[in-house]
Amino acid sequence: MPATELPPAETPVETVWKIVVNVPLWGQFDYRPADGTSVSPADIGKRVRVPFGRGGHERIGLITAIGPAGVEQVLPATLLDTEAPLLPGELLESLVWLHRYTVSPLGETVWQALPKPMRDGDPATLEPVAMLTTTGDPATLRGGKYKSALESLLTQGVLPESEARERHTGAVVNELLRRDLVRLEPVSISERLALADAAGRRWRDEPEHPLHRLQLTQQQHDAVHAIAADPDAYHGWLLEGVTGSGKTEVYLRLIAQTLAAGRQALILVPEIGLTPQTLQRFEQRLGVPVDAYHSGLSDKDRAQVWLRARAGLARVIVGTRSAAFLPLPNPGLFIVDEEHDGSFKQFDGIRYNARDFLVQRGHRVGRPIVLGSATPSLESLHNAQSGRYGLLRLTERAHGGATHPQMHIVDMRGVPLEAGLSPVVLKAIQVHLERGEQVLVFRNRRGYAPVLLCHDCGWSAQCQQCDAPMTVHRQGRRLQCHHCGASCTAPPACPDCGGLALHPQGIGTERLEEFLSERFADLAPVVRIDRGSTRTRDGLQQRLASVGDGAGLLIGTQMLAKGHHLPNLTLVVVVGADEGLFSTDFRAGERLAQQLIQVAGRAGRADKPGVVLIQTHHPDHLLLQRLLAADYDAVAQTELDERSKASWPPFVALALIRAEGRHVADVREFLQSVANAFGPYPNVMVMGPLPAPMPKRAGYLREQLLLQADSRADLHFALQRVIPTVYGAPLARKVRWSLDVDPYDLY
Ligand SMILES: Nc1ncnc2c1ncn2[C@@H]1O[C@H](COP(=O)(O)OP(=O)(O)OP(=O)(O)O)[C@@H](O)[C@H]1O
Ligand SMILES: [Zn+2]
Repeated sequence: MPATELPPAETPVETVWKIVVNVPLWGQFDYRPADGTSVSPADIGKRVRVPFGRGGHERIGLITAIGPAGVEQVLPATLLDTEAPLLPGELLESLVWLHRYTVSPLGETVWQALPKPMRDGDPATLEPVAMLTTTGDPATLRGGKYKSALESLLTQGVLPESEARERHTGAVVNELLRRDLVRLEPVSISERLALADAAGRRWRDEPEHPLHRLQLTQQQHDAVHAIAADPDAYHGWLLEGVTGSGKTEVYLRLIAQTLAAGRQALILVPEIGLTPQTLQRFEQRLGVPVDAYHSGLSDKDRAQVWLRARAGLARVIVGTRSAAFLPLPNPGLFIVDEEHDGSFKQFDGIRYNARDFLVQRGHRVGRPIVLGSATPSLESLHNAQSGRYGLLRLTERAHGGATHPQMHIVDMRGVPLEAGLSPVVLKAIQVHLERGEQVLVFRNRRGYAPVLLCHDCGWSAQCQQCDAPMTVHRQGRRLQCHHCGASCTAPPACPDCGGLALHPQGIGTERLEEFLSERFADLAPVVRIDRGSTRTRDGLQQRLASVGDGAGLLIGTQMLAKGHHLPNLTLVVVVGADEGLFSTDFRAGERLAQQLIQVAGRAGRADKPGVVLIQTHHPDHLLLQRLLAADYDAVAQTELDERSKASWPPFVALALIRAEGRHVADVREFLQSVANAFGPYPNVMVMGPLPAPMPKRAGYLREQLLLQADSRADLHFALQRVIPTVYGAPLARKVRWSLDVDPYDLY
């Protein structure tokens, strides 16, 4: 045999970095250290700078594993994190789980978890911290704002500079610095950890600590006791407590115990629940700094909270959905408040459920997780019934004297209405306002009216880009599509028949505001709260504050439906509940019941009893009757039975593949090819391709494929084999598509 045909000598396969980047591609990529050093398991979780793709453009990557090279030509990469990995092991492992569960590329999954500056390759360094000097003399200070800034710094010990500037304004901080009362100097991490530990133990040692001011009720006490019994092991708890039953107080006690053990507590709250009021309550009662993590922060501030959590410095973090991705070296407790809330589910990108992800993390690290709600999701109730979660109940309102609100149905049939309100309701509003109390009119439709209709020919204003009517705004002067954002001036005459009889149809919050301010302005301030009137968290707070403690009339969407504690609110009126009664969505009943009970829960939270009036054309509807007769549990149980019979979650596993494009044929062809790929998996039922419930949106034509299986394992088995091939499929390039495992709705 000629020498050239000899098999090549066994060269050992090179061990390389397995790297992911933020691209919609399946798989990991091989790189070797540019400086010629060898790879090490300690590199996992570190970021690198890599040449990527055809142009060899530089990108940031993250090392997720090391292993034998799978390609011949391994390109060099440069380490960005030269010390500790950016992503600690537990979080990375949890993200790998999430990538498998959502069947999404690992790179995109990892990137979803990072704050923007970390995605862009910024160094993972904590900013300097403002610290008090002991030399300055507070007595020389004039002006309340300096004093209160100094006092708050004194109680907190140390405060990150950016946070000090945000809370007390840059000018105040500069002045304190100038007078040498505050010094900006780096405090070592170990010093800061020691300070946090000391603060965490204070409540146990100080009888005067704010946490001791409330005596827990027996039910609260039992709940705390059960959850705290084993702080070193995973246990899932469903805390089902009626509105105003003091769930937050239970959380606070558990968080305090977690702090005393020197551990971190992470609390997820719904998007609209994270108000300055909530944060203040946590800080005041716990007596330690509380970090907030939400989309209202600047990228830089978000990154700093993320890094503080990663360093173990942030001990209590209250955050919205994305806070589920905070690295926690020393976790002690996870809490998801209002666990049923839809905002924990991400609707684009990686469609994860933050609640379920946290349960997974609790499991991995062996720590308790508490899911709290007055109206638990059917999934969680089912888990409690099947023994996966422990169930704890708070059945009474905690505040002495507060009772459950009285619910009544107001039959609207054949009754003259003004702005959609019946005489009974208008009378009740008047009575409560005259008593100097507050009233909430709940209508989950912002704008003036949902439709603009021509009374002569029946024409109505439709969005050009969507299969949806335009919502009327500003007393009928503007039209706006709530799906794609398109907006225009309302036509002066009907575009079809030229008639002038254009009438706004139906009732939105703006129209309620117009009518109610005219009727009741002399009795009380009338304030509307919805996304149109109130864009920021602070704005919401200000508008609520503008009502004061006396008589007041609030008109609001679901922004007001939960989380707020208005002691003088005694009447809640629900307008337009009927729309939820006949929806085809499998979750509609559950959602309506949750919404009604949550909004009803705003009434009578202090000493005065609360009344709830639900206007309806269907007073005999079973769901409403059950809500009146019994509690949420009864409604939930019937809904669960129906879901079981009709094969809906949580009794089956669902996944939805959505696709949209400019041409419906492309969309259909793509989805058909995906449907065919499920052929070898008979345990997965494939429904579609079918037009989406809204077949056209923002100019795109939308179809979908619904996948259903009795067993989650079967569904995942098939998805994990089919979906990676879809990423490489040519047909996929002509459409925008996404996979949603456990879809929240089928839209
Ligand atoms: N043990 C207690 N004794 C007296 N008052 C209490 C007690 N626990 C809680 N409260 C008070 O009861 C009110 C409601 O408590 P909290 O906000 O914790 O309830 P919640 O269950 O979280 O309510 P929701 O789910 O409706 O938002 C608060 O004003 C709180 O201070
Ligand atoms: Zn539109």
